[in-house]
Amino acid sequence: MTKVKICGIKDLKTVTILNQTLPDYVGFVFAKSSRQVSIEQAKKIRKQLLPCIKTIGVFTEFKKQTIEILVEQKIIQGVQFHTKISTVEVDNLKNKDLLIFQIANKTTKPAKEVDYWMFDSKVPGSGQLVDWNQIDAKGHPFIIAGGLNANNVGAAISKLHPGIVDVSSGVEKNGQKDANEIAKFIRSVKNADEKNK
Ligand SMILES: O=C(O)c1ccccc1NCC(=O)[C@H](O)[C@H](O)COP(=O)(O)O
Repeated sequence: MTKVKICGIKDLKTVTILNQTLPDYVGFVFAKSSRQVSIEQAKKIRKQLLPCIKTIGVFTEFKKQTIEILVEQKIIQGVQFHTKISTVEVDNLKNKDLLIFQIANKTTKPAKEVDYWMFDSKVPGSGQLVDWNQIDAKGHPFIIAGGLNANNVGAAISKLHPGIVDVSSGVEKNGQKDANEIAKFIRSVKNADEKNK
């Protein structure tokens, strides 16, 4: 079954629909962004989310101290990097039992040891579609992101068979997460999985 990550959760009012629709992962953006959250905000949201939903800290640079706090306080169960990371850093994160997602693009060759390579647009969180014909994960587990929504995620799954589909702006209205769009997105993923059985 294709897993789902809903990224850029920044308020408690989205928690109800997340706990009803049960995406596999929720992303907290700690990078500069309109979706950026503080450690305290993320902590409050994590506390309200059902334990089966794993939370992923999203970073554009390696923030060792922040990650340590987030792990110690059990605010995240995984990390997502839109940047290069060293083998030592990967090993340290693995020792903390964290899931690791890493961007795969022309400038960042992801590490073999990370759990998922992530194919995303040049500007993460912008809703720009990735060229699906350019994706080559070389057999590594991967995530497709960038411009997905309830209308196109089924086609992405049927064409690419990703392990995870990731969405942020495709489930927003006026810059806010929208319960209806989240429910529609997750329904589309389930329908595509049924069709491809
Ligand atoms: O979403 C952001 O604002 C963001 C900012 C900086 C780094 C990463 C960011 N998001 C990462 C994600 O996982 C998004 O879900 C992914 O880029 C897809 O976004 P969208 O095209 O809007 O669905």
